[in-house]
Amino acid sequence: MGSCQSTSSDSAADRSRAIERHLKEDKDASKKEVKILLLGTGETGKSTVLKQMKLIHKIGFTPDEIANFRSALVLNLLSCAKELMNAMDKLKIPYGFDPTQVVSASRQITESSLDQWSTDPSNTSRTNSCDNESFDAPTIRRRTARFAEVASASSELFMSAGGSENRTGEVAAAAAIIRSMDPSMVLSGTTISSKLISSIKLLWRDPGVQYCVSRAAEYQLMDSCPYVMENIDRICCPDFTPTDPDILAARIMTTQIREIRFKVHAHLFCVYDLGGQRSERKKWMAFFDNVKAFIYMVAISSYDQTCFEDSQTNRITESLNLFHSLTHHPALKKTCIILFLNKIDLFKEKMKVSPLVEYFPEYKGLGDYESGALYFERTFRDENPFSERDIYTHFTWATDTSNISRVMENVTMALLRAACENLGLI
Ligand SMILES: Nc1nc2c(ncn2[C@@H]2O[C@H](COP(=O)(O)OP(=O)(O)OP(=O)(O)O)[C@@H](O)[C@H]2O)c(=O)[nH]1
Ligand SMILES: [Mg+2]
Repeated sequence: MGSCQSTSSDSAADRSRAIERHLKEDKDASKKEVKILLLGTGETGKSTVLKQMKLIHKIGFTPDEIANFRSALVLNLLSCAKELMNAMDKLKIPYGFDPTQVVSASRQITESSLDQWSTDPSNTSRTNSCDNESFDAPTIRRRTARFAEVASASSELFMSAGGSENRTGEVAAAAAIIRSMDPSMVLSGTTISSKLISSIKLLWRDPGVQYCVSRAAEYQLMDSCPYVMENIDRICCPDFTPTDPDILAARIMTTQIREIRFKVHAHLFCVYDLGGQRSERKKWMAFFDNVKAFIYMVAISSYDQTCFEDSQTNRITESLNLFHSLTHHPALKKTCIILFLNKIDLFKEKMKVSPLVEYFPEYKGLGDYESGALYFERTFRDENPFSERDIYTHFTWATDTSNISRVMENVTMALLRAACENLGLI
C-alpha cells in the first residue's frame, strides 16, 4: 500500500515536472517567435507581400492555390473588361475617341490661357528632374487643363452620337458580346471562347478605351488590368498554369486570414495576412495579442483614387485615419512599426500626369517622384505618438521579387536587432 502510494506520488511529481518543462519550452519558443501582422487598407499589396515571402522562403503554392490564381486571373480579366465598358458610359467617352486629335486642335488656346498664370511672379517656375523629364509648375498646369478640354470634347462627341444607347461599330458589337457573358462559367471551368477573347482584345485596343484607362482615378479599376489584358492569350489558354509574375498580379480580395511561418537565425517568424477592406478590419483585434511588429502597407500611387468601399473617400486619407488608430491603439503600444510605402512603380508614372497638390494641397514639392514619396513618408511618420518608438520606412514595389527580397532582409534583420530588444520585443 505504502509503496503504491509512493509510486503514485512519484508519477504525479514526474507529470508536474513534465508540464513545467513543456510550459517553459512553450514560453521559450514564444519568446523566439516573431509574430508579424500585415495591415493596411484594401488593395495596398498585403497579400502580394505574403506571396513574395512564400517565394523567397521557398514555401511554394499548393495545387489548389495555383488553381485559384488561375481562375482569379480569368475573373480579373472579365471584370476589368466590364468595368471599362461601364466607365466608358459613366465618363461619356465614345469608342474610337482619339484624345491626341483634341490636344493638337486645342493646344493654341491652352497655351495662351496659361500665359497669365505662368508670368505671375508669385508662381516662380521651378524645375526638377524625374526620370529624365523636366517638370515645372506651368507644365503640370498645362497638362491638367489639357485633360479638362479633352474630357469635355469627349462628352460632347458622346452626346451628339446619341449616348450609350446608340453606340455602333465593331467595338460596340464586341462590348455587347462581353456584356452577355456569365462570369460563373469561369468557376465551372468552361473554356473562354475565342469570340470572347477577340472581343476583349478589340475593346482593349480601342483608343477611347485607352483614354478611359488614363482616367482610372475616376472609377474603380484594378491595378493589374494592363497586365491581364496584355497576357489574355496565355491566361485564357485551357492548359494555362500561372507563372510567379502571374500569381503576383492576380487580385483576390482577402476574406480569410492567411498565415505563413519561416525561420531566420533560430527565430520563427509567423506572418499573418489580414483583409484590409472595411468589413474585414473587424477581425483584426483578435490578432493583436503578442504581436511583435506590424507591417503597415500604403499604396502611395492611390493618392488620386477613392475607396473601393464608398467611391468617395480619398484612399490615402482612409489609410492615414486607419494608421492613426493603430499607432494610438493601447494593445500595440510596444509593437514595432514597419511602414511600406508601396506601388512606387505606379506612383512614379502617376506623378508625371496627376498633380499631387490637387489632392493634398499641403504638399509643397515640385511635383516630382522623390518629393512626393518623402511627403507621404513624413505625413505617415507624423502619426507616431511615441518619440521612443521609431517607424521603419521602406519604399516598395510589391510585385517585384528582387525589391521585396532586399526589403524583407532589412526588415527581418531590423527586427532581430537591438532596436527592438530595447523595447523588449524579442
Ligand atoms: N504595379 C503594382 N501592383 C501591385 C503592387 N503591389 C500590389 N499590386 C497589385 O495590387 C493588387 C492588390 O494587391 P493585394 O495584395 O491583393 O492587396 P491587399 O492589400 O491584400 O488587399 P485586400 O486583401 O483587399 O486587403 C494586386 O493585383 C497586386 O498585383 C505594386 O507595388 N505595384
Ligand atoms: Mg489581401
